[in-house]
Amino acid sequence: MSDDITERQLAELGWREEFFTQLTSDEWGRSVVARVVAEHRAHLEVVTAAGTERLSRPLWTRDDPTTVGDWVLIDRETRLLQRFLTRRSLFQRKAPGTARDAQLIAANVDTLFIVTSCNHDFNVARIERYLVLAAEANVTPVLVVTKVDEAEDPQAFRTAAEAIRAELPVCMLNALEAREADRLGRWCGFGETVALVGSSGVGKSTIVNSLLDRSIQRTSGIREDDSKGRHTTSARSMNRLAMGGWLIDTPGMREIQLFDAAEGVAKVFVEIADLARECKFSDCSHRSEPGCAVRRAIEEGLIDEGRLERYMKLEREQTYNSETLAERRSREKRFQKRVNVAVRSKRIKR
Ligand SMILES: Nc1nc2c(ncn2[C@@H]2O[C@H](COP(=O)(O)OP(=O)(O)OP(=O)(O)O)[C@@H](O)[C@H]2O)c(=O)[nH]1
Ligand SMILES: [Zn+2]
Repeated sequence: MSDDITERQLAELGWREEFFTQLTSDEWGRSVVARVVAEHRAHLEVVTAAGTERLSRPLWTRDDPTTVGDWVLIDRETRLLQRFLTRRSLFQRKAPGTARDAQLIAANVDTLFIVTSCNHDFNVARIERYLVLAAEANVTPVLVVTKVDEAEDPQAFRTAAEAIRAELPVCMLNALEAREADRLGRWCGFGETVALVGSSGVGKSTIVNSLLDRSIQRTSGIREDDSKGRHTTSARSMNRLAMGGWLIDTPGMREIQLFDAAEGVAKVFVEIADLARECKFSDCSHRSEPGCAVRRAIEEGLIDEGRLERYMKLEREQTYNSETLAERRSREKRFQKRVNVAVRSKRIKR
C-alpha cells in the first residue's frame, strides 16, 4: 500500500490548507503526514493513507507531548515520529496532583458541543464556563439542549439559551430520537472534528451513539497481543462519524476544567473585560474602589450584576488554577503573615 496521501484523503482526515505552510518541500518528500487517533503509554496510533499504524513514542514527547487529534510527521524510512504540527486548537487541563503542569486533552477540534438538558442542569454559569473553555481552546461552541421531550415548556429553555450570546448556535433536541442528531450535521460533515462536554446524564453518550458511523465502529477496536499473549482490544479516542467527520472523545474531555483561561474569560465576558481596563486601579476588585468603571456600568444598568459575579468567580478560579508553584507558595506565605498579624493583634487586645 502506498504511503502517499492524496489531498482528498488529507481533507477527509481534517487537514486544513494552513498546515501546508508549516512544511518544507523537503519534509513533504521525506515524511508521511498522519493524524493521531489514540494514545497509549508507550505508543501512538495514527491514521495515514495506508490505514492505522502504531508508532512508538519518542523520548522528546515527554517534554513536548502529542495528543489525540494532532497532525504528525513520520519518517518514510525509519517510521519514527519526527514532530507534530502547530495546532489550530488545543484543549488542556491541569494534570492531577501537580501544581501547574498541563495535560493535553485534544487537538485540532473544530466544534465543541456543549450539552445540557431542559431541566435543573441548565445553568447559565455552567454554560458560560464551557464557552470560556471553547474560547481558550480556539474552538467554535454550539449549545445542544437535550430532553425537550421531558420539558413542560421547552420554549422557555430556548429563550434562555438564545439569550446567552447572540452568535451562539442553539440546537434543542430529544436525543432519544436518533434522527434528531441529524440537526448537528452542519458541524459533523466531511473533514470536521467535534468534541462534547457536559454534566453526567445530559445525554452525551446517547448523542455519540447516534452520530458515530456504526459500520466502522464495530471494527474499530484494534486487536493487540499483550505481554501474556492474550488478545486485548483497545478503543480509539478519535472515531469516524456517520456524516463524514470525526469525534474526539478522550477520557478527560467530557469533564474538562478551566485551566489558564485568562484569554477565554476575557473573550466570553468581553464587555466586562473592556470596562475593567478603564478602572482607576489595575487590580480593581470591582467591589467598592473609587473610579471603578465596572461598578459605574452596573449602577447605570449597562451590565447585569449576576453576570459580573459569574465573571469574577471564573476569574478567581482561572487565576488560582494557572498560578505557578512559586506563586502559590508566595500567596500562602502572604496569607500566613496575615494570619500571624491577626493572631498577634488579638493577643495585644486581650
Ligand atoms: N427523555 C430523554 N431522555 C434522554 C435524552 N437524552 C438522554 N436521555 C436519557 O438520559 C440518560 C443519560 O443519558 P447519557 O447519554 O448516558 O448521558 P451522558 O451525558 O452520556 O452521561 P455520562 O455518561 O454520565 O456522562 C439515559 O437514560 C438517556 O436515555 C433526551 O433527549 N430525552
Ligand atoms: Zn473596577
